[in-house]
Amino acid sequence: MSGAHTVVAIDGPAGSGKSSVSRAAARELGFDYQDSGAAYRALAWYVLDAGIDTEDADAVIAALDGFPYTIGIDPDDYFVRVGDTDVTEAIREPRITAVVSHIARVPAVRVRMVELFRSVIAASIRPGIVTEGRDITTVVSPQAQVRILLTASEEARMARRSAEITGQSASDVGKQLSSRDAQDSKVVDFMNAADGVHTVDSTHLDFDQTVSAVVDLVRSTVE
Ligand SMILES: Nc1ncnc2c1ncn2[C@@H]1O[C@H](COP(=O)(O)OP(=O)(O)OP(=O)(O)O)[C@@H](O)[C@H]1O
Ligand SMILES: Nc1ccn([C@@H]2O[C@H](COP(=O)(O)O)[C@@H](O)[C@H]2O)c(=O)n1
Repeated sequence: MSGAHTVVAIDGPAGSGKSSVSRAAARELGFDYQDSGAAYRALAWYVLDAGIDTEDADAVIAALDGFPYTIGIDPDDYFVRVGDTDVTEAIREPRITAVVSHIARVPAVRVRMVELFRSVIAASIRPGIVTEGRDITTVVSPQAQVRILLTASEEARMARRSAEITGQSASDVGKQLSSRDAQDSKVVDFMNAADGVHTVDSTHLDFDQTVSAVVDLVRSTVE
Protein backbone atom coordinates (compact mmCIF):
# COMPACT_ATOMS: atom_id res chain seq x y z
CA MET A 1 0.00 0.00 0.00
CA SER A 2 1.34 3.50 -0.82
CA GLY A 3 2.53 5.88 1.94
CA ALA A 4 -0.24 8.45 1.35
CA HIS A 5 -3.42 8.47 3.42
CA THR A 6 -5.95 6.40 1.43
CA VAL A 7 -9.59 7.44 1.26
CA VAL A 8 -12.09 4.75 0.28
CA ALA A 9 -15.58 6.08 -0.50
CA ILE A 10 -18.52 3.67 -0.56
CA ASP A 11 -22.14 4.49 -1.42
CA GLY A 12 -25.21 2.37 -1.95
CA PRO A 13 -28.89 1.88 -1.17
CA ALA A 14 -30.34 0.78 2.17
CA GLY A 15 -29.44 -2.76 3.18
CA SER A 16 -26.73 -3.15 0.54
CA GLY A 17 -24.18 -3.96 3.26
CA LYS A 18 -22.40 -0.58 3.37
CA SER A 19 -21.85 -0.43 7.12
CA SER A 20 -21.08 -4.07 7.84
CA VAL A 21 -18.89 -4.58 4.76
CA SER A 22 -17.09 -1.22 5.13
CA ARG A 23 -16.30 -1.86 8.78
CA ALA A 24 -14.96 -5.38 8.08
CA ALA A 25 -12.94 -4.12 5.11
CA ALA A 26 -11.49 -1.28 7.21
CA ARG A 27 -10.49 -3.77 9.89
CA GLU A 28 -8.74 -5.99 7.33
CA LEU A 29 -6.95 -3.02 5.74
CA GLY A 30 -5.93 -1.48 9.09
CA PHE A 31 -7.96 1.62 8.20
CA ASP A 32 -10.40 3.82 10.10
CA TYR A 33 -14.12 3.47 9.37
CA GLN A 34 -16.66 6.31 9.16
CA ASP A 35 -20.41 5.58 9.13
CA SER A 36 -21.89 8.80 7.72
CA GLY A 37 -25.51 7.65 8.07
CA ALA A 38 -24.94 7.56 11.83
CA ALA A 39 -24.62 11.37 11.87
CA TYR A 40 -28.00 11.86 10.16
CA ARG A 41 -29.53 9.26 12.47
CA ALA A 42 -28.00 10.90 15.57
CA LEU A 43 -29.34 14.29 14.48
CA ALA A 44 -32.80 12.73 14.04
CA TRP A 45 -32.49 11.26 17.56
CA TYR A 46 -31.39 14.67 18.97
CA VAL A 47 -34.23 16.52 17.23
CA LEU A 48 -36.86 14.03 18.47
CA ASP A 49 -35.37 14.15 21.97
CA ALA A 50 -35.79 17.93 21.95
CA GLY A 51 -39.45 17.58 20.93
CA ILE A 52 -38.83 19.17 17.52
CA ASP A 53 -40.94 18.19 14.50
CA THR A 54 -38.53 16.47 12.06
CA GLU A 55 -40.49 18.00 9.15
CA ASP A 56 -39.88 21.55 10.43
CA ALA A 57 -36.74 22.34 8.41
CA ASP A 58 -36.08 25.69 10.14
CA ALA A 59 -36.22 24.12 13.60
CA VAL A 60 -33.95 21.26 12.47
CA ILE A 61 -31.42 23.78 11.08
CA ALA A 62 -31.55 25.72 14.36
CA ALA A 63 -30.82 22.48 16.27
CA LEU A 64 -27.63 21.93 14.27
CA ASP A 65 -25.73 24.66 16.14
CA GLY A 66 -25.80 22.83 19.44
CA PHE A 67 -25.54 19.30 18.06
CA PRO A 68 -22.90 17.59 20.25
CA TYR A 69 -22.04 14.63 18.03
CA THR A 70 -19.11 12.22 18.36
CA ILE A 71 -18.37 8.97 16.55
CA GLY A 72 -15.75 6.27 17.01
CA ILE A 73 -13.84 5.59 13.80
CA ASP A 74 -11.76 2.66 15.06
CA PRO A 75 -13.57 -0.33 13.45
CA ASP A 76 -13.00 -2.26 16.70
CA ASP A 77 -14.40 0.52 18.89
CA TYR A 78 -17.47 1.84 17.12
CA PHE A 79 -19.79 4.15 19.07
CA VAL A 80 -22.06 7.08 18.44
CA ARG A 81 -22.67 9.70 21.13
CA VAL A 82 -24.82 12.78 21.46
CA GLY A 83 -23.36 14.71 24.36
CA ASP A 84 -22.85 12.15 27.14
CA THR A 85 -25.54 9.80 25.81
CA ASP A 86 -24.46 6.68 23.95
CA VAL A 87 -26.96 6.40 21.08
CA THR A 88 -25.20 3.61 19.16
CA GLU A 89 -28.19 1.28 19.49
CA ALA A 90 -30.96 3.87 19.80
CA ILE A 91 -30.30 5.38 16.37
CA ARG A 92 -31.12 2.02 14.73
CA GLU A 93 -34.64 1.97 16.18
CA PRO A 94 -37.50 2.01 13.65
CA ARG A 95 -38.73 5.38 15.02
CA ILE A 96 -35.43 6.94 13.89
CA THR A 97 -35.25 5.08 10.56
CA ALA A 98 -38.78 6.32 9.83
CA VAL A 99 -37.86 10.03 10.06
CA VAL A 100 -34.16 10.25 9.17
CA SER A 101 -34.92 11.10 5.52
CA HIS A 102 -36.81 14.24 6.66
CA ILE A 103 -33.57 15.47 8.21
CA ALA A 104 -31.36 14.39 5.31
CA ARG A 105 -33.34 16.26 2.66
CA VAL A 106 -32.67 19.68 4.21
CA PRO A 107 -29.89 21.31 2.11
CA ALA A 108 -28.39 23.27 5.04
CA VAL A 109 -28.13 20.05 7.06
CA ARG A 110 -26.33 18.33 4.19
CA VAL A 111 -23.82 21.19 3.89
CA ARG A 112 -22.93 20.88 7.59
CA MET A 113 -22.76 17.10 7.40
CA VAL A 114 -20.40 17.19 4.42
CA GLU A 115 -18.09 19.52 6.40
CA LEU A 116 -18.26 17.16 9.37
CA PHE A 117 -17.46 14.05 7.28
CA ARG A 118 -14.52 15.79 5.61
CA SER A 119 -13.14 16.89 8.98
CA VAL A 120 -13.32 13.31 10.28
CA ILE A 121 -11.51 12.05 7.16
CA ALA A 122 -8.84 14.73 7.65
CA ALA A 123 -8.38 13.74 11.30
CA SER A 124 -7.84 10.04 10.53
CA ILE A 125 -4.38 8.95 11.63
CA ARG A 126 -4.42 5.38 10.30
CA PRO A 127 -3.03 4.64 6.80
CA GLY A 128 -6.53 5.17 5.39
CA ILE A 129 -10.24 5.52 6.08
CA VAL A 130 -13.30 3.85 4.62
CA THR A 131 -16.28 6.23 4.64
CA GLU A 132 -19.71 4.99 3.60
CA GLY A 133 -23.07 6.58 2.89
CA ARG A 134 -25.09 7.95 -0.01
CA ASP A 135 -23.05 10.88 -1.37
CA ILE A 136 -19.48 10.00 -0.39
CA THR A 137 -18.30 9.07 -3.91
CA THR A 138 -19.94 12.13 -5.45
CA VAL A 139 -20.02 15.01 -2.94
CA VAL A 140 -18.00 14.30 0.22
CA SER A 141 -14.95 12.68 -1.40
CA PRO A 142 -15.13 12.74 -5.20
CA GLN A 143 -11.30 12.74 -5.16
CA ALA A 144 -11.05 9.54 -3.06
CA GLN A 145 -8.45 7.09 -4.41
CA VAL A 146 -11.05 4.30 -4.39
CA ARG A 147 -14.76 4.89 -5.01
CA ILE A 148 -17.26 2.06 -4.87
CA LEU A 149 -21.00 1.69 -5.40
CA LEU A 150 -21.98 -1.29 -3.25
CA THR A 151 -25.24 -2.70 -4.47
CA ALA A 152 -27.46 -5.79 -4.38
CA SER A 153 -30.88 -6.59 -5.81
CA GLU A 154 -33.81 -5.16 -3.87
CA GLU A 155 -34.94 -8.71 -3.16
CA ALA A 156 -31.57 -9.65 -1.61
CA ARG A 157 -31.44 -6.44 0.43
CA MET A 158 -34.95 -6.93 1.77
CA ALA A 159 -34.21 -10.56 2.70
CA ARG A 160 -30.99 -9.61 4.53
CA ARG A 161 -32.63 -6.74 6.40
CA SER A 162 -35.67 -8.75 7.44
CA ALA A 163 -33.40 -11.56 8.67
CA GLU A 164 -31.85 -9.17 11.22
CA ILE A 165 -35.08 -7.47 12.37
CA THR A 166 -37.49 -9.25 14.70
CA GLY A 167 -40.99 -8.06 15.53
CA GLN A 168 -41.79 -6.67 12.07
CA SER A 169 -43.11 -8.62 9.09
CA ALA A 170 -40.83 -9.15 6.09
CA SER A 171 -43.33 -7.23 4.00
CA ASP A 172 -43.26 -4.18 6.34
CA VAL A 173 -39.45 -4.25 6.45
CA GLY A 174 -39.35 -4.40 2.64
CA LYS A 175 -41.82 -1.51 2.26
CA GLN A 176 -39.83 0.69 4.67
CA LEU A 177 -36.57 -0.07 2.88
CA SER A 178 -37.91 0.83 -0.57
CA SER A 179 -39.77 3.87 0.72
CA ARG A 180 -36.58 5.21 2.37
CA ASP A 181 -34.58 4.63 -0.83
CA ALA A 182 -37.28 6.45 -2.82
CA GLN A 183 -37.17 9.47 -0.47
CA ASP A 184 -33.35 9.54 -0.31
CA SER A 185 -33.03 9.16 -4.10
CA LYS A 186 -34.77 12.51 -4.57
CA VAL A 187 -31.79 14.16 -2.89
CA VAL A 188 -28.73 12.19 -4.06
CA ASP A 189 -28.08 9.49 -6.66
CA PHE A 190 -26.75 6.35 -5.00
CA MET A 191 -28.34 3.88 -7.42
CA ASN A 192 -26.05 4.62 -10.38
CA ALA A 193 -22.26 4.64 -10.34
CA ALA A 194 -20.81 8.05 -11.25
CA ASP A 195 -17.88 8.16 -13.69
CA GLY A 196 -14.85 6.38 -12.24
CA VAL A 197 -16.86 4.62 -9.50
CA HIS A 198 -16.49 0.81 -9.35
CA THR A 199 -19.66 -1.22 -8.85
CA VAL A 200 -19.55 -4.18 -6.44
CA ASP A 201 -22.80 -6.14 -6.79
CA SER A 202 -23.16 -8.51 -3.82
CA THR A 203 -26.45 -10.11 -4.90
CA HIS A 204 -24.74 -13.46 -5.47
CA LEU A 205 -21.83 -13.01 -3.03
CA ASP A 206 -21.83 -13.98 0.63
CA PHE A 207 -20.61 -11.52 3.26
CA ASP A 208 -16.94 -12.63 3.26
CA GLN A 209 -16.79 -12.65 -0.53
CA THR A 210 -18.14 -9.08 -0.57
CA VAL A 211 -15.56 -7.89 1.96
CA SER A 212 -12.81 -9.58 -0.12
CA ALA A 213 -14.07 -7.90 -3.30
CA VAL A 214 -13.78 -4.48 -1.60
CA VAL A 215 -10.38 -5.20 -0.01
CA ASP A 216 -8.97 -6.56 -3.30
CA LEU A 217 -10.19 -3.50 -5.16
CA VAL A 218 -8.53 -1.19 -2.64
CA ARG A 219 -5.24 -3.12 -2.71
CA SER A 220 -5.14 -3.36 -6.49
CA THR A 221 -5.89 0.36 -6.89
CA VAL A 222 -3.55 1.71 -4.23
CA GLU A 223 -0.59 -0.66 -4.38
N1 LIG B 1 -22.94 -10.08 0.80
C1 LIG B 1 -23.73 -10.29 1.84
N2 LIG B 1 -24.32 -11.48 1.98
C2 LIG B 1 -25.17 -11.69 3.01
N3 LIG B 1 -25.51 -10.77 3.94
C3 LIG B 1 -24.95 -9.57 3.84
C4 LIG B 1 -24.05 -9.27 2.79
N4 LIG B 1 -23.68 -7.98 2.92
C5 LIG B 1 -24.33 -7.52 4.02
N5 LIG B 1 -25.07 -8.48 4.57
C6 LIG B 1 -25.97 -8.36 5.73
O1 LIG B 1 -27.05 -7.53 5.29
C7 LIG B 1 -27.54 -6.76 6.38
C8 LIG B 1 -27.58 -5.29 5.99
O2 LIG B 1 -26.25 -4.80 5.95
P1 LIG B 1 -25.85 -3.36 6.47
O3 LIG B 1 -26.60 -2.98 7.69
O4 LIG B 1 -24.37 -3.32 6.51
O5 LIG B 1 -26.40 -2.49 5.24
P2 LIG B 1 -26.39 -0.93 5.01
O6 LIG B 1 -26.18 -0.73 3.55
O7 LIG B 1 -25.43 -0.26 5.92
O8 LIG B 1 -27.87 -0.56 5.41
P3 LIG B 1 -28.52 0.85 5.84
O9 LIG B 1 -28.19 1.84 4.77
O10 LIG B 1 -29.98 0.56 5.89
O11 LIG B 1 -27.95 1.22 7.19
C9 LIG B 1 -26.63 -7.08 7.57
O12 LIG B 1 -27.27 -8.06 8.35
C10 LIG B 1 -25.37 -7.64 6.92
O13 LIG B 1 -24.68 -8.54 7.76
N1 LIG C 1 -24.10 10.07 3.11
C1 LIG C 1 -25.35 9.90 3.61
C2 LIG C 1 -25.61 8.96 4.58
C3 LIG C 1 -26.88 8.84 5.06
N2 LIG C 1 -27.86 9.66 4.62
C4 LIG C 1 -29.19 9.65 5.22
O1 LIG C 1 -29.15 8.99 6.48
C5 LIG C 1 -30.04 7.89 6.50
C6 LIG C 1 -29.48 6.78 7.35
O2 LIG C 1 -28.36 6.22 6.70
P1 LIG C 1 -27.94 4.69 6.94
O3 LIG C 1 -26.78 4.48 6.01
O4 LIG C 1 -27.57 4.56 8.37
O5 LIG C 1 -29.11 3.85 6.59
C7 LIG C 1 -30.31 7.54 5.04
O6 LIG C 1 -31.56 6.92 4.86
C8 LIG C 1 -30.26 8.94 4.40
O7 LIG C 1 -31.49 9.61 4.61
C9 LIG C 1 -27.57 10.57 3.65
O8 LIG C 1 -28.49 11.32 3.20
N3 LIG C 1 -26.32 10.69 3.15
